[in-house]
Amino acid sequence: MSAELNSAGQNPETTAPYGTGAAAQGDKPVQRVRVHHLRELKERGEPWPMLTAYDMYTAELFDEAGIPVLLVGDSAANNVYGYDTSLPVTVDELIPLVRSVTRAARRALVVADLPFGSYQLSPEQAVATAVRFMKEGRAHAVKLEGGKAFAPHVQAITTAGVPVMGHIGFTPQSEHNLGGYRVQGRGDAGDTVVADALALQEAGAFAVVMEMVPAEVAKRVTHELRVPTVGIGAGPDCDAQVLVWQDMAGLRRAKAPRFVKRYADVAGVLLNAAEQFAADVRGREFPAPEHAFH
Ligand SMILES: Nc1nc(=O)c2c([nH]1)NC[C@@H]1CN(c3ccc(C(=O)N[C@@H](CCC(=O)O)C(=O)O)cc3)CN21
Ligand SMILES: CC(C)C(=O)C(=O)O
Ligand SMILES: [Mg+2]
Repeated sequence: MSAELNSAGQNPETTAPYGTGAAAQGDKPVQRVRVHHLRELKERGEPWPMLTAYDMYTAELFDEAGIPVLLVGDSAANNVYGYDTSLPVTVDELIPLVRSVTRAARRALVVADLPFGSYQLSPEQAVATAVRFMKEGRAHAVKLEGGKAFAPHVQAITTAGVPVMGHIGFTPQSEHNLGGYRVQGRGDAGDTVVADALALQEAGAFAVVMEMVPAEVAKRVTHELRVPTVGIGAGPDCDAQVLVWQDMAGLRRAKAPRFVKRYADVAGVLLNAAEQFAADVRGREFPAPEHAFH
């Protein structure tokens, strides 16, 4: 795969002229992660990480950390906008977040999550919404929730030229229909999870997220699919693992779901910084002479 270069020898799609740390890291063109690379990782048995991102600085850092796929989740509803669930967030609220992530990520494949109500009505509505995320958000792929019943939607978007990531198991947009935040696919329902995953793959999905599914079921699905599975609360045998970044980094202080591992205390760091700033201002310690102009 060869990326097209501009006269400066840069890939215009992946090189940011200013406004991000990309330039500071050198102007070498970077090869964008593509869906076929993820398939190759599966074939080689190499698990890969995915994180959510909703803004420029996190996208830049996670990209630099080598995270190959960034998801602008509809979880921006509760992790950016302060809604209590993901149901209220709209396409118009998500597109600017997607645009900020795609501006900043040089290498990562950026997936835009289609929010509740923006694709369920018909495959036509699904294509129209996917096209908005591609044109206005400059996303590289989209993701939607649902199994077999959404295979026609996945097929229509894929046919339009947009890669689609599926999402089955516990699907937060169906919270009220599923009866709350519960593991899906226990017992006989495990076969439904497998059938849903196969239907999405058949419809053209390039990967399938499995959320809160028994590890044994997720393992079965992972072995049956050619395309990668991405687990969140789906055990260690998925081809990839995803977490919401505020959970992963400890910015969100509420009790985290069981599937979260916290790798930092960003909330503690920020709280400390804000408290010290406040104390410095109140004690006339800030600004010091070196922060003033004369
Ligand atoms: N910050 C954040 N993290 C997420 O993982 C996340 C979001 N937001 N927003 C959208 C959805 C909602 N998700 C969630 C949220 C909560 C639970 C939860 O409370 N799980 C409990 C109960 C599970 C059970 O009853 O079996 C747990 O302990 O895992 C699970 C998934 C996953 N997504
Ligand atoms: C948790 C991931 C898979 C998601 O759908 C989101 O963040 O919206
Ligand atoms: Mg989501």
